[in-house]
Amino acid sequence: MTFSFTKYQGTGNDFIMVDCTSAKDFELDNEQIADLCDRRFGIGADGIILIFEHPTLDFKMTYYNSDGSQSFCGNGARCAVQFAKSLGLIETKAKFEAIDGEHNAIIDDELISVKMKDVTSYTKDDTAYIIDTGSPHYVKFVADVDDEDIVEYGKNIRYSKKYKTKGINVNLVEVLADNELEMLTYERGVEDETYSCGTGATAVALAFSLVLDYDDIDVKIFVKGGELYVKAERNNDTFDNIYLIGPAEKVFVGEITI
Ligand SMILES: N[C@@H](CCC[C@H](N)C(=O)O)C(=O)O
Repeated sequence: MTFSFTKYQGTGNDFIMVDCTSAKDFELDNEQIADLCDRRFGIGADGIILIFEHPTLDFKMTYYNSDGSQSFCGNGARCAVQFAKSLGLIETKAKFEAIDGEHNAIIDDELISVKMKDVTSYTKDDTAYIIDTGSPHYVKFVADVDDEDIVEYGKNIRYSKKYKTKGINVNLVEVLADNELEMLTYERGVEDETYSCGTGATAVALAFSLVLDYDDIDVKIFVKGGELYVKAERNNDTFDNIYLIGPAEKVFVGEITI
């Protein structure tokens, strides 16, 4: 099978995008996904996103991690919105379906803002916060991210007895200022550090509001591949009006045979 693809990146979280609007039966198996995402023998990416037509919304995005597993991807959603614009499916506003439900998004110059699903609960694992923002996240505050080995730390948590079966994404966060954080992420499904994680940044921002006990969330988060912004409202243990904001850029286009 030969098909065209476009490579996108959102703060260094990179994705192979495939326009399936005229190919509703397009499918990839886990082996094909892993091969396409391989950085030496394939195109190279943290994941693959298929864009399909939707009966009532602007489009549907189907996200796969590089191992073929599925979840919601915040940075992938921002890239999908930018890709949908290039396909002529939207102009500056989008409504789309993803694995965790319906999302709205706005393109404002180079920034893409995606409304995330409401978060209605969280738990704690010792001092870490466990928050599902479309994907499950373990959020641990540390004194200095530069002193941490995220791959070793992430693997230990992700493959621990508690999380081994379902998996979890692991985020280490340093507080830089009242509204500035720096974070590292180990992603399940990629099973490595990624340069950015949108659902992770969202979980980190929500956890920070719990630590400092404030309601009006508006934080800038430095990730390895750039800067993300998260805005949200907290009401005790629940969160709504959650927005993940950041850039999403086309890197190159190509054609591949598998
Ligand atoms: N990179 C993503 C998260 C992708 C899903 C995650 N690896 C999982 O399986 O939970 C993001 O930007 O949110």
